[in-house]
Amino acid sequence: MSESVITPPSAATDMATALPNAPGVLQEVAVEPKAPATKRSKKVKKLTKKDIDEVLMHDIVDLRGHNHWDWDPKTPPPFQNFEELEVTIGSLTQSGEGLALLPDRGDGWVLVVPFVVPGEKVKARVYRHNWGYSHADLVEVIQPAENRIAKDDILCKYFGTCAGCQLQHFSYADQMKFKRQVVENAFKNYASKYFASLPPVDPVSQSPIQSEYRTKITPHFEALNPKHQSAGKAQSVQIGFMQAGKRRILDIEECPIGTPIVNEGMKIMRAEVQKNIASYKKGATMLLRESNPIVPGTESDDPPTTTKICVTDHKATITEWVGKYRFDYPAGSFFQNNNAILPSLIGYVQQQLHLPLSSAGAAIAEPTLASTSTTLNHEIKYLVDAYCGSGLFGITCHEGFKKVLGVEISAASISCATNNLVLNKLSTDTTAFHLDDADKIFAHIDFPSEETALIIDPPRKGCSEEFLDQMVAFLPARVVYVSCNVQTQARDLQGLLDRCASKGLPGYKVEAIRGFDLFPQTRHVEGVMTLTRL
Ligand SMILES: C[S@@+](CC[C@H](N)C(=O)[O-])C[C@H]1O[C@@H](n2cnc3c(N)ncnc32)[C@H](O)[C@@H]1O
Repeated sequence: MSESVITPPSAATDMATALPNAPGVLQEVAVEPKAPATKRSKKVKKLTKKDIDEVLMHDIVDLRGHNHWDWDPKTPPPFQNFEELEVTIGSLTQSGEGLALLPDRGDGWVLVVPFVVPGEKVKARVYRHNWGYSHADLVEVIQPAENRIAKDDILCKYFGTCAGCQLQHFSYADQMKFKRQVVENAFKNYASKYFASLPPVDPVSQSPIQSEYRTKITPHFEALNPKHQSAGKAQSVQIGFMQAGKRRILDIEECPIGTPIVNEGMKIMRAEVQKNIASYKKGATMLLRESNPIVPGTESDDPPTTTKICVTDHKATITEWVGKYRFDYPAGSFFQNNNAILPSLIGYVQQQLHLPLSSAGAAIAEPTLASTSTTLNHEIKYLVDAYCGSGLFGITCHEGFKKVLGVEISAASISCATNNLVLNKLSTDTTAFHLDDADKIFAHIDFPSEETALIIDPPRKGCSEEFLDQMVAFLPARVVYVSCNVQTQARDLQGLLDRCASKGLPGYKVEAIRGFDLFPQTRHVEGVMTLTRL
């Protein structure tokens, strides 16, 4: 047997390519449906280093305590096809799956098992192999952990079969502990050079509601099989979300994390698709999004009366309210999906923007959207909102700034952002949104850097090298970095601090790192990190 050494990546450049596609950091929204696969492949494939999921490998190395494998990758993985094993769950991955170490298989092979709790003894069926680890389905919980939520108390009857939620078998307090650990591990693994000097990661800010919070859901369906159709074979129509661990759609009538109005919409949409299924040549992903338009005739009331509707047309306009602010945007474009937590997320971002530059990091009260007027920091006068979308942060955080400039690459979002300025009666002389690549954001900015705060809220892949280069050339006094991918967020922190160090600049102090639970019952967490220029 040869000894293979797998070194988890630590260099920012390695992670720049590894992270966006890593299976451990899957998209928040379920993937597009693919052709149904009724059977798992029986072929045992040869493994290569390409099979390593970089994020998962950190968890595996932590569980094993080292990264040496005395295992020859040319030999097949140490299992029979679909072997069932009784294992004890040792830890959780950053994606909320369990890891079990098998010391007597393949020099410490690791099984990845979903829907389990550390300490539990479970039966698992192996189905897919990677370098040093295999994925397995959960067959049975033999000895449940004390903190496992009882079956009858689990929110959704499809939990464990549907791929949408991973943590419904955890109490909400345990979900919060898990997510705080995910944030901490991201910085430990991807900002490792600076981890010792970071402040302790704060507890995750909870969502005020843990069910019925998602204002957007995207169920899928597949067309009927034409061969079965012409043979007159009965076929059932599956309309719902992807099954856990399978490329197959699970038929779901209702999603308990969706708001009541999107579930109403789902009922109508399902009936429609079921009635007309024979006319569909291809399957599709449907959009169901909550909108809160003003009831006609009440526009001039203060406040106007709003109603709730479910929108299914990608191009239709959604109206959403965040505290006193109104946002209109196309249904198919990006907007945060948990409206209930936005006041506390925005309130926190406002507070972080206005922390005193000299003695930042003081304990802060529970943030609320309205709390800024008493805490404005007059050292910082300008705000740059990079990746501004339809203007959420630029608009809700504009108070106390002389000028606000947002930049966004989507033309549709920029025209909404500009329209949202008007809807919220903000002056276009002091707040503006420009269509541009965030990589060039500082080319057009003449704000003094020592009086400028920057909000960064990029897509999951994080900031580009070019973005970080120009940021270091400008050096904003305060940075608040919001991210739905804490691994790329931590990687970018290390990239930023490395760049400062290589130029002999004092760099930034990290004031605070905190998760926000925008996605209860799922593995996802939104990270917010505050930096002050030294
Ligand atoms: C996570 S969303 C945040 C949007 C907004 N901050 C919000 O909370 O509604 C990321 C946004 O970045 C935009 N984006 C992606 N790549 C970009 C780039 N290179 N330059 C500017 N904007 C970009 C996307 O269109 C999207 O609107």
